[in-house]
Amino acid sequence: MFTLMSGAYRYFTKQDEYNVLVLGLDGAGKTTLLEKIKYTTTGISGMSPEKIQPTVGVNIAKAHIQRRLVKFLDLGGQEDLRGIWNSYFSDSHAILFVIDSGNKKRMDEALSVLLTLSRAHELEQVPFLVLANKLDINDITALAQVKELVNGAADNFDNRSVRVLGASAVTGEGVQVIINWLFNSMLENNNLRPPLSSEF
Ligand SMILES: Nc1nc2c(ncn2[C@@H]2O[C@H](COP(=O)(O)OP(=O)(O)OP(=O)(O)O)[C@@H](O)[C@H]2O)c(=O)[nH]1
Ligand SMILES: [Mg+2]
Repeated sequence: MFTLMSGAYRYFTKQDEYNVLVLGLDGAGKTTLLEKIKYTTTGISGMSPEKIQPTVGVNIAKAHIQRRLVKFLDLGGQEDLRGIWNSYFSDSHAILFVIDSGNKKRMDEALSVLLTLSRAHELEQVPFLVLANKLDINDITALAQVKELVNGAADNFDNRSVRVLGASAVTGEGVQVIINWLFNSMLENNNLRPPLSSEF
């Protein structure tokens, strides 16, 4: 009886919580994307892209999806800020790695940072979504190039779920698909990386 009551209490007062870390080089479009994720999940317009400044701390967007709380944590991508990323690894359930798909000069740097993440012990078995961003100003071959880059490094990702998708954080094209993929991947990964629990 007590178990039944505490189960019911938990059902009404607690919810599963998942954390998505939004990472990538500076200027990739992480914060612009976060604002679009906020808009897509709540309908409330976020900050307009021209008002967004380079991130120094952390920006958070909270989405309620099917009785779960999904938190998106957007961290600054400048080189000297990347050292703090790992303090968020142990509580994360997915990585959303954003790439400026039109910036060929920084593609190798982006891949190198992505591969460093894939080797982090605390991120083992955490799903990775690699996002070819800024497709509104780049042609579709930019997405194919990011896919080729990630596929070429497939051995580094072991058994974890990895997907490359394209989007525009400015127009919002592709953003719902990103949210769906992340949400489903985190649920499928429940055994390996269980959700946290938070009060309603
Ligand atoms: N055309 C276009 N521009 C974008 C897109 N996403 C971001 N931008 C622009 O790219 C620049 C950098 O965007 P931010 O969102 O600040 O990049 P960030 O990854 O958060 O950068 P840091 O906070 O320094 O790590 C801004 O001028 C944005 O307007 C996109 O999808 N399309
Ligand atoms: Mg930012």
